[in-house]
Amino acid sequence: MKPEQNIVAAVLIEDGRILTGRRQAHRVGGGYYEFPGGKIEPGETAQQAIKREIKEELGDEIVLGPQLPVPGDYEYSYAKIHIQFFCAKLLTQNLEHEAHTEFQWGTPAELAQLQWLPASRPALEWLEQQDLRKIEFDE
Ligand SMILES: Nc1nc2c([nH]c(=O)n2[C@H]2C[C@H](O)[C@@H](COP(=O)(O)OP(=O)(O)OP(=O)(O)O)O2)c(=O)[nH]1
Repeated sequence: MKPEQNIVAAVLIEDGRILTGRRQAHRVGGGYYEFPGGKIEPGETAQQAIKREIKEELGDEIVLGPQLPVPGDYEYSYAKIHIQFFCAKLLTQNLEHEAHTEFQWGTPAELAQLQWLPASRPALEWLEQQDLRKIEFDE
């Protein structure tokens, strides 16, 4: 039986652009582009998990916005994942490289040209249809 994993990822938005990180080579999915995030740990809400992951991986604090209304089930060779995506805004700009080799900001259409983890494609497609400047965040 494959493990089932609950994942949460942040679509960080700034001036109509979003942030992608390229996963370090030694991680599963190494070399692919993703939204920063990771596994939800037992006892955590998705919102707590994403704030923790962004602190661990980027060294940054965020505020959250809405969850993306996109499907999140995807089966990889090593696991079945369920992924949730939340819009978010950086309150700090450290962008440390704990889990990524590089970060890129761009519009969803620009970044869609990169090689993404396939479970993230529905999120990118949804984002391409939005006016990102109108998204509101909890302050
Ligand atoms: N963070 C993130 N993970 C994604 C995305 N799309 C996607 O398919 N995934 C998959 C890749 C992995 O199978 C899983 C994330 O698990 P992970 O291993 O990176 O989680 P983690 O940061 O807690 O890692 P670790 O400490 O256990 O190594 O979700 C995405 O956009 N962002």
